[in-house]
Amino acid sequence: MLGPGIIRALGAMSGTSLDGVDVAALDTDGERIAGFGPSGYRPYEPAEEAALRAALGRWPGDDLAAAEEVVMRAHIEALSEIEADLVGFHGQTLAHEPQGRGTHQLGDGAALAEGLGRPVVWDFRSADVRLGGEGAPLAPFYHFACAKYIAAKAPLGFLNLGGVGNLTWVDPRHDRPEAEGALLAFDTGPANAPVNDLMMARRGEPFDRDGALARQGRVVDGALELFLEEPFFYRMPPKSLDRDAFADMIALVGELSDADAAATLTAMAATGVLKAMEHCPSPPERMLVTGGGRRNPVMMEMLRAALDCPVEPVEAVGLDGDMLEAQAFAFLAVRVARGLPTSCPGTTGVRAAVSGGTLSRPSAEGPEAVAHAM
Ligand SMILES: Nc1ncnc2c1ncn2[C@@H]1O[C@H](COP(=O)(O)OP(=O)(O)OP(=O)(O)O)[C@@H](O)[C@H]1O
Ligand SMILES: CC(=O)N[C@H]1[C@@H]2OC[C@@H](O2)[C@@H](O)[C@@H]1O[C@H](C)C(=O)O
Repeated sequence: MLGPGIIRALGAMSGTSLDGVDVAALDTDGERIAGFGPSGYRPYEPAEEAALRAALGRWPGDDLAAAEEVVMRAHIEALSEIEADLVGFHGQTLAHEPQGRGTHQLGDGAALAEGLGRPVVWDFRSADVRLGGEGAPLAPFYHFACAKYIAAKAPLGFLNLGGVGNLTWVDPRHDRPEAEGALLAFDTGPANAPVNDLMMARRGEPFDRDGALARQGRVVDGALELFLEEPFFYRMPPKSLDRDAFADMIALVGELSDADAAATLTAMAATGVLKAMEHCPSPPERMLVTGGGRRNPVMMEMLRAALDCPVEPVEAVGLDGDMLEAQAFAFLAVRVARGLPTSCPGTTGVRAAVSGGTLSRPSAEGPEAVAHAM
């Protein structure tokens, strides 16, 4: 039995790496973590990944039928495996220009609610962008709950190393995540995406497993210095990136051997995080790393060499670094259903704290379904 106010929510995240859908259940009232439920992973088949890749950079109104069919099928399959009262559906980011055309996550949450027969919260990023925010990152409110869950007493960092990197500086001495000074969050720069692109272009492989190629190479300082000339690093946070914002950086390593190019791109991910530290209000006592990059020992060694604090995978504090983002969208779904904010000026630069997301209920269930689930 779930305790009063606590419900079981199921979050789904399809990340920028386009490898598959992570789903994870969380018992929460949208304020604290009461427990972790089952999780699952539904990989994209190569043809599905190709359909998604072909849709990158597209906006609503474009012909996205093939990609949307992939997103919907994969999510229905992954989400119907696990029981829950409420679903948080991120969708697949295809394009992200918060100060331009907006942000676009592919997938229809209303159709998903019908397909699953459960209430679904979705379109988490648009309201934030409409109110002047970056629309990303959104995991920080969950990172705040994680910091409370592990009983952290001093500021610490959560670093997600996905296709793109994002950092959340958390001061757990505050009561609420939207309190001024509780959170500062922003994207750090490219993380795995350029390494993956290099591996695919040069070796026909999806990623540099265990950093094996980077380990054989040498970091080329000249390329690293050119990379650091990117204006992004000198912009004040909050700030966010599109997956391919740095796609031309591959050109910076174009003349290098495969191994030197891999080592240099891996070092660029770590250097982006080092630059990010300059923006933190105070030095974090530790850096807890989530996302696939924590499995790359070369990237982790470079981070440890660059940062002044311990750098550990989130497993060091009993969290699941593969599922943290899926859990985050379960958590945020409950916050949306309760009208609690999901972003604030410190996390996305939005003008004021906002509850971003749309709640869609299956028609058969009636309007009181979510209230009942609470
Ligand atoms: N053993 C490993 N060695 C090296 N790199 C790894 C390893 N395992 C995973 N990765 C890297 O992590 C990536 C996947 O990371 P993750 O699942 O966090 O990305 P994502 O959730 O799609 O991204 P984002 O958070 O940007 O949306 C892989 O594409 C690969 O680059
Ligand atoms: C627009 C978008 O989908 N951004 C993702 C992406 O992947 C990592 C980084 O860039 C982060 O900003 C965000 O995802 C995480 C889950 C977030 O919103 O916290």
